[in-house]
Amino acid sequence: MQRLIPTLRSDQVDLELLMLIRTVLAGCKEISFRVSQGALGGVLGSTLDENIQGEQQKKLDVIANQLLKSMLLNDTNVRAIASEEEDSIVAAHEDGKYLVAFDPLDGSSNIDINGQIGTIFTILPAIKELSADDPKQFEQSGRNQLAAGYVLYGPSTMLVLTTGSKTRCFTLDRTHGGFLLTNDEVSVPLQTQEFSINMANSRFWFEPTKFYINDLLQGESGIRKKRFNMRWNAAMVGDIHRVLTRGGIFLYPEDKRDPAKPAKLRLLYEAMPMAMLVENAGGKASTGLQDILDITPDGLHQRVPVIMGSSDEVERCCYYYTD
Ligand SMILES: O=P(O)(O)OC[C@H]1O[C@](O)(COP(=O)(O)O)[C@@H](O)[C@@H]1O
Ligand SMILES: [Mg+2]
Ligand SMILES: [Mg+2]
Repeated sequence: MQRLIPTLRSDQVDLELLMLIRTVLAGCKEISFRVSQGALGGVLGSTLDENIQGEQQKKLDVIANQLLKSMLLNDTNVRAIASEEEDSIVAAHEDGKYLVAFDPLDGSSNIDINGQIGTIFTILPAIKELSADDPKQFEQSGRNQLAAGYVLYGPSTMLVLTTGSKTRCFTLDRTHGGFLLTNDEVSVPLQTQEFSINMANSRFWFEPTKFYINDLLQGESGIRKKRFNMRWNAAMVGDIHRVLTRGGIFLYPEDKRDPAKPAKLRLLYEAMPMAMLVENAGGKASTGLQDILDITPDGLHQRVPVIMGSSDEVERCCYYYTD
């Protein structure tokens, strides 16, 4: 099985970008080890703090953020980083060519139940005209991403990565500590009979979401004339991994629960990298009204509605929002 670096070399990935991806993955391998140690490694439970977004931080949120942050700040290719767990950006090297944004630990509510969790990251080009500590550097459309990926800490640790062409899967081989290529070209089936949404929010949904999900729930006797099954991992990284593996539609739409936060998922380090992975695997990623990759973030922690997965199904779902 091919190793990660030769695979990326064959894609003519810029050497500095390749080195930076290696740095991100060095952090993820360390997180993977700590996760596998569970209670033995002292990584379970909460801190007494909240992050900038008013969410209680788990110990592992903080540990994962510190690990990635310290490794990335030491990499001279990095100009600045942005993280879910940091209020603002952190400047690194004025000459660095790249910006890195990440969700150090996605699916925090699964940490203490030994469920699926992961790290999501995106790499953007640095903007020379702006200084390294200027957060406006990160205000770039998702189409500018040079690389996007996630590492899923499941029964096995997997890397799903795109550097612009295909979306590929690698599996961490613990015997030698490297990621080995296990799927050279992920391809999301066009159609699906599986949807993924937090049904507990249904009373807060707007009409397009209510109508769409209701049509799926009618099964064989309804307008869709087929039975749909439902899965919800409570970790975007796990839900999107399933969608990439066997198809499906994943939704986290806007709702009326908290008018200050109509959408939940963050554009820069959750929706945008996942959208690139899904599109490069032949799927679609939308807010219902526009492609996620066409949005330029206007803030580091901006939230957006997310509908992504099998392209025929996502297209069909979007009609409910545009009609
Ligand atoms: O609490 P809910 O509605 O199940 O939300 C689950 C969603 O929240 C998230 O866990 C948010 O990510 P964080 O754990 O990084 O805050 C997503 O991964 C997931 O899709
Ligand atoms: Mg997250
Ligand atoms: Mg997180």
